[in-house]
Amino acid sequence: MTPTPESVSTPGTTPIRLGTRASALATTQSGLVARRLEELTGRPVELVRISTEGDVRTGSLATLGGTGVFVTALREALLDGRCDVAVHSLKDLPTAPAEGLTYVTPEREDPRDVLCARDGLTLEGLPFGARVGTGSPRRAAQVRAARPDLDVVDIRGNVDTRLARALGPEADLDAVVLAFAGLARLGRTDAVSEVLETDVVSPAPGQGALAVEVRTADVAGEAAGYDVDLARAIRALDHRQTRLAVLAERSVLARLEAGCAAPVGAYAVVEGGVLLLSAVVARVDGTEQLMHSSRAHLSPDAGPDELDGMARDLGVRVAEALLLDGADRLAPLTAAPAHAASAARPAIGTLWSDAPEGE
Ligand SMILES: NCc1[nH]cc(CCC(=O)O)c1CC(=O)O
Repeated sequence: MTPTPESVSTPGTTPIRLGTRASALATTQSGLVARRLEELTGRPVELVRISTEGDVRTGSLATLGGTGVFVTALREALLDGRCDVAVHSLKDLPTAPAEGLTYVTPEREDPRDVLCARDGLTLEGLPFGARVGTGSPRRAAQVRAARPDLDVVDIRGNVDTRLARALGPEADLDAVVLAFAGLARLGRTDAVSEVLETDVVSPAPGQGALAVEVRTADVAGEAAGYDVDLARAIRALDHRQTRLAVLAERSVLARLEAGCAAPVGAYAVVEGGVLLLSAVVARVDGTEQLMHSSRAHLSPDAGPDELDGMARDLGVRVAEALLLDGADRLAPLTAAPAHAASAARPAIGTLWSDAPEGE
């Protein structure tokens, strides 16, 4: 529907308010998107700091319960109009759609995990029994599968805190596992001692991608609140190959009914008109892993909705193959309604933060 002229908010110099969490990684990511939005719209972008439950509560996220501890407050700020745009790490975003909101995915950064080890050591080169830090069950499972002798230590904290555990003057670990993307955005790839190939450590669905979320009404051409230049800029940020890859990866998680803290990895890429997807479900102790991969040919004359559907179907197919092999026997995948009160022994799949380290 074409908006009537009087319904279109006057752009010109009206600032765009971008809601962001306060961590270094969040503000860096938000800053990148803010600059792109300024270039695309010619309007100033103001950062609005929002603190989320995941930032305020300092205990283990296993005691927080619920999904989306890092995104709920940002979404509330969007819906009640305190900001117009919110930037999330896509892997922190629950797979359930949020009513009244929609998002695009700019071109993704390298989705792989990395090892940051003392003395430039690699996963193979770490000494027997070395201590490796991660708060992610997915990373723990796959590191243990590759090196059953390692002592995997549960850690939390922002990127600098975690790096210091392996590389700082008071290091108590031999290595930590982090996402390449976070380090790249913070300018800390100097800390990387090995990039872990996706067939050794399958990344979190959506890792390395950002979600730029807005109110659907602002960009959908509806009369009320339609912001024509914001809508155009949001469309320009969308990267088609990234969108298809992350749709397929997240569709695996959705079909498995797994939370993002479940030991599930998925990696998809578009290569020459083909969408390739592989996914892993692992036992957290590293003793067993299931892997499936499949592909979808993206017909050149398919429309955007049709392509999205093909990506989602591919994820469903791979997830169902994993379930046929007994994926739900390896790990408690199903996200039971999580509740802080039931924190004594939360199901592993219920928390919405792959690497619940607070970044
Ligand atoms: N929940 C933590 C989180 N969320 C997004 C990133 C990194 C950036 C990305 O994957 O896009 C990180 C840190 C990490 O996993 O090392």
